Amino acid sequence: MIPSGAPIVTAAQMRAAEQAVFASGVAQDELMERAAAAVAREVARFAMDRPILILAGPGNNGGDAYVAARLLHARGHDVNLVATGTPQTGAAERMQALWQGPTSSLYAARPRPVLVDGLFGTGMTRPLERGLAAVFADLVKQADFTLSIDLPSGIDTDSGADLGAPRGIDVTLALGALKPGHLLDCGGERCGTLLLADLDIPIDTRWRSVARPRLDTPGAHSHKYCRGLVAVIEGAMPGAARLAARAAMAGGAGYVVLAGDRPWGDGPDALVRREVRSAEDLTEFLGWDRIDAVVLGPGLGRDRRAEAFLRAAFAAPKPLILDGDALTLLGSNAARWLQTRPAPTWLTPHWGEFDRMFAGEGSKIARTLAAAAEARATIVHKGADTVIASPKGDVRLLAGASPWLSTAGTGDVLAGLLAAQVVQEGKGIVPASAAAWLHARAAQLAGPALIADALIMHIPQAVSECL
Ligand SMILES: NC(=O)C1=CN([C@@H]2O[C@H](COP(=O)(O)OP(=O)(O)OC[C@H]3O[C@@H](n4cnc5c(N)ncnc54)[C@H](OP(=O)(O)O)[C@@H]3O)[C@@H](O)[C@H]2O)[C@@H](O)CC1
Ligand SMILES: [K+]
Repeated sequence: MIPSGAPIVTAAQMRAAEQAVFASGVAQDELMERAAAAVAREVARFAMDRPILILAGPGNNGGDAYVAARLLHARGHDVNLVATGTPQTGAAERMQALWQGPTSSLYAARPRPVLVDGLFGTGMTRPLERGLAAVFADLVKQADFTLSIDLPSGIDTDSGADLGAPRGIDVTLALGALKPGHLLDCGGERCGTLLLADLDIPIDTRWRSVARPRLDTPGAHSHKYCRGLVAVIEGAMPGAARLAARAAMAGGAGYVVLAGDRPWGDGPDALVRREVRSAEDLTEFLGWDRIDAVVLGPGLGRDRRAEAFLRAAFAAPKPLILDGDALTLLGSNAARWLQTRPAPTWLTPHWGEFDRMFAGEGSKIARTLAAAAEARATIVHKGADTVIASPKGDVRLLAGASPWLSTAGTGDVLAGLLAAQVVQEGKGIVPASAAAWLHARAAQLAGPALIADALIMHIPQAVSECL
């Protein structure tokens, strides 16, 4: 579970936001008391009357831990504390001095039913030392409930990379804002349930977690064309385009046309067929002014005909959603080509497709943002963690989607859903974020061992939850 639409900042941005609060006259100890009060509240809620063990590291994450220990002890909880070293910050040192309860060293620590992890937060700079990681993992294993303060110790704040964090953490209480590490890479699977404490720190960011979209019910006088017309282009594997077309229909598009050289193929009767045999046919078809968005790529193939179709779609002044083979065909020329498009473009690559199109270094967010700016396209970089970035610098992150989505055809469904949102919701990151949410929710509703067709059946239910 992830807070919906929550702000996301890097470690450096969080530090800058905290500094601004200090500059406005709030003392560091006061902010730490605020953070620890939120920690103590959550721990008390989950601990009931069970004994608590609190791990305190050398930085301000440890400072939070000392204060939380004091507050919980004062409320009558049975608290033991483990200090892993001498406090390295003034605030942590002052908070340690105020803690009067039982304290032991790490290696003398005895497991207790409730564990609070205040070892490291946004200041982690390297992997956990091996002995510490082993003891920490063992304490988590033997606890009935573990809460991490701000981040699980052993997760990199900005990338979510594994720096030795244990498995089995039940709750992570993010302080002030989410960090990329809560959602990306290993972070997405190590945090457990993610909660967010509002510390009254003003956060200025264009990065957020994907939120449940608000969708409109068609008006009383709506008709099929005003709800948007999606054209899906068929290729070598027609099933893929059919999945995208059916997903666009289920996602609320008013009219969906499947264009290809099989004018009477399988599919629902409501799906309109249009014969398109050559790139010239396609150019003529895309000149139809009723078309609001085009999907190209699912099952397209990679032959010369596919390339010619790609050129024709590129030249048409229509919003374009590119997936699968279209992305492979673009390859390393993607950015140069995309810059020339006369209308907005959305790309939905998985990591392999993304790597073939864009170079670059850094976290998944940094790379996706750079690629979106360079290509002037909105990019839905799919995976266990999905990063959506717009050329304007907006980012939406989605984590925790069903692992059963890793099956053929689910990407085609996302492309179709995205087209349906583009024709209804408009520009940039908004339809992309809505499509990602609906896709993840449909997968949740479809349950284990889903197939792409089943995913489509659950889209209407997901849509109904957004009305
Ligand atoms: N600023 C504020 O007022 C507020 C901050 N808040 C809290 O502060 C947290 C951030 O605090 P922080 O910056 O002190 O970093 P933190 O994660 O505690 O640790 C840094 C220390 O660990 C050390 N170290 C790093 N990696 C290590 C490793 N693998 N193994 C061993 N040592 C390692 C590192 O040493 P160094 O890298 O310098 O050698 C340094 O000594 C934040 O997450 C939130 O909980 C809230 O209270 C709100 C108010
Ligand atoms: K922590």
